[in-house]
Amino acid sequence: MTGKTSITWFGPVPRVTITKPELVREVLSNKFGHFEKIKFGKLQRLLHNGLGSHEGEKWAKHRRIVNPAFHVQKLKRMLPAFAACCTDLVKRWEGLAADGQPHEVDVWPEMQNLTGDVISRAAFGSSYLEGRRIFQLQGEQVQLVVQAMQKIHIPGYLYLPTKTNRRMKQIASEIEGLLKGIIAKRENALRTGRASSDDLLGLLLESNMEHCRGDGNAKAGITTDDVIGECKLFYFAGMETTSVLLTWTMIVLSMHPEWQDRARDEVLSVFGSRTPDYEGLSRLRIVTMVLYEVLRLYTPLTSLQRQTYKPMELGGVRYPAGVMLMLPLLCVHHDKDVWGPDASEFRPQRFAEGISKASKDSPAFFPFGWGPRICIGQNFALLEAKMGLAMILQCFAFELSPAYTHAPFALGLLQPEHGAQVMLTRLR
Ligand code: HEM
Repeated sequence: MTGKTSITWFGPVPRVTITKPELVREVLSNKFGHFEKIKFGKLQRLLHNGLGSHEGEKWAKHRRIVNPAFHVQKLKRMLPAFAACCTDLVKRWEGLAADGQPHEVDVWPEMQNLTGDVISRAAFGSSYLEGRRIFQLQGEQVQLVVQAMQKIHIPGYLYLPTKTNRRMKQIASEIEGLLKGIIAKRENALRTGRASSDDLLGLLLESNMEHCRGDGNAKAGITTDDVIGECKLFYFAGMETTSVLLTWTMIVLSMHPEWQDRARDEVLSVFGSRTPDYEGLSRLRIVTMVLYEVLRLYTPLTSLQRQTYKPMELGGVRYPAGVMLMLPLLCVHHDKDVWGPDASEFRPQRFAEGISKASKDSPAFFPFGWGPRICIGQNFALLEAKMGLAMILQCFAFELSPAYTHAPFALGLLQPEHGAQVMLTRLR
């Protein structure tokens, strides 16, 4: 498959599929400034207008502002919140499996709940409960937007007062109202020095206040609308992706009990029954290999797109401006020429010596993208996934339920089409 470039015409825009890892890296690195992200349509903008959707200078400014929230020191401070959310999940499961018998749980909605809790606490700190409500509404909005995107596109259809369109508008304004309320409360607290800016909202608001002061540095900050856009983004970027990662990890470890045992042995040898800490999580080798292999085989974001905006050459082919480049990450991750004949098998040991040694054409591992727009939350996501998995392994053994059907399904993200039912057994 490697090296093949297929060209198709979809309406007026030619699409080119790029699967060779070095070309994927070249496109995503955007070294010569030839590519831009595909502009968001109106439907996508209903979901968020944050960092991921911005271009050029606006993107660079937002990235600079949001970046500090993901530094290791900040992440370490978020760890107790991660642990609190995981403890809630484990306690609930312990209640379900209290009689010591295997108990069936669909782990997909459970993981959505967990990662929703984590991102609410990390984004909104003390306003975490209002944050939860916003994220529930966003969840409903995603469903409606996905449904709308699957319909044939009729120009202007979104403006018709259909039941779905009315509900989408209603949700958008409820979310906006809730966010404005949280922001107003926090701004007051910040002004009177009563709030710390450790969470994401705090960092964004500090920057917003600089903008409003207009003290000669007005361009440095971001506006309230920007703050709202970024808050919405963290639901999509941060919650669904990580919940899908944790879900597939539990499914795959149910299919490969020998790896489940190895991962559990490692967790128990590092932490015993203690709550995991940052230093210990950084030392988990087997767990990290398992997570990488899951990210390779079940890449949450299955493809990325870019568009050429000036004529350019890529892999010896000249393209005009306006060509859509499709980067099918999932295909690259399953390519036998790159990963070897066992590319479609679950073999975490391929990552034993790190990412760069795992594939022939290295690196060819792009679950978090590549280049300047690489996922800003990748360390957050991996830390959260390690904490969640470690705490689950400490307390439960799991195997596939007879109700489970293996059907990975790419609908925006790679989801388990018929759910992710596993049988949980309490270990203590
Ligand atoms: C397993 C979990 C995750 C996966 C697989 C993932 C994947 C990705 C990918 C592939 C991109 C690049 C998109 C592109 O180049 O077009 C991206 C961007 C982004 N991600 Fe993640 N992500 C994850 C978790 C998170 C988390 C937890 C957060 C925040 C809390 C986050 C925030 C973002 C943001 C803000 C961007 C846009 C960056 C930019 O445009 O500069 N992600 N993510």
